[in-house]
Amino acid sequence: MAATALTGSPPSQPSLTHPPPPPRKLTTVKALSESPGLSSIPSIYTFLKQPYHEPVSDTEEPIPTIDFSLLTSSLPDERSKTIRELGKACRDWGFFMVTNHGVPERMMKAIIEACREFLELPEEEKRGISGKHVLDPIRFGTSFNESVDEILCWRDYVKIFQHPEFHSPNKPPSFREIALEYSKRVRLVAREIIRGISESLGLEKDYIYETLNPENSLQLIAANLYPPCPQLELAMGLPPHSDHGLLTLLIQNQIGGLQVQHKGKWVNIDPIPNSFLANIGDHIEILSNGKYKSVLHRAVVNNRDVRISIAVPHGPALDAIVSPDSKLVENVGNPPAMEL
Ligand SMILES: O=C(O)CCC(=O)C(=O)O
Ligand SMILES: [Fe+2]
Repeated sequence: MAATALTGSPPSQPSLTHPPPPPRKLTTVKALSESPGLSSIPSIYTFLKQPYHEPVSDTEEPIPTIDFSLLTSSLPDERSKTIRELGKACRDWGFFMVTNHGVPERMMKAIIEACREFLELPEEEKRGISGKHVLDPIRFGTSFNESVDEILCWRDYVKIFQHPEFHSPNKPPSFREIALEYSKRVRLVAREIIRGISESLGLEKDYIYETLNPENSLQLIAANLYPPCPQLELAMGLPPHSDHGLLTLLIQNQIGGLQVQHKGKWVNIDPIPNSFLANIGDHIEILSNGKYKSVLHRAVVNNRDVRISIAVPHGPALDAIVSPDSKLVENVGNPPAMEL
């Protein structure tokens, strides 16, 4: 089921003694969360391994922050200091905040609102624009891995390809213009961070970016809407996963819920307003020969507020072959002096 969420119990085999179960109702999690008097969640949303049974720490150690204006500074000392900080953030956390990035706050708010409007459309209005295949340019639904998941996430999502080909739903009408502008601006930020990561690994500035064919590089908008949940100890917004690709840049509507694995514990991340939360993806882990880790993260839900997050993953071209760089393979056991 790629396009729509299902509620009710999982399908059972028809038998001679029992009539077949009634067809399951198609709905969004948002609509389900607004059902009058909903006090418990359908079993198909119940995770066996529940998120709250594992330790969560509000770490005293703050998540690293990278000042984008210093990363792109024309002063060599400022830039190289920031690149060292970036390398340390990638090594120690795999996640970092990005401030002073130049993407206007109004643009960030506009894309959050456009995605909210799309995700709040009735299911019937969304149908017809979505496909089932993982490479279909616009997909929406609820689950994490549609083809195999038996448990559904407490979220509604839409994923829209932005590059190398731009796609947009036609509702709300403003979506196209906002997404086009936002994805272009975010791609520029991602390019500079990927250049910085390349240098932090001791590679040429453009090595990663150019090798992975920027003309055809992938960029998606992945928008998640997590409605309030009456049984939050049973539900999961998004189960633990690492991101594909090189770099994801995430914004949210200032409602917390993202947790990141750090030193064996889940850590709550509360992003700084008007900044991006960046994380490196699996392809950087491969390319760096494991020096930088693509870190597990997950989204938990709350019982009060709708949380919206917009993740923009950036990946190599679909036909790019990603392997550890030979310089980094040779340097195993003898890493270059990039410590702070
Ligand atoms: O909602 C969040 O904060 C996490 C989203 C995420 O990890 C993803 O879309 O890959
Ligand atoms: Fe993710």
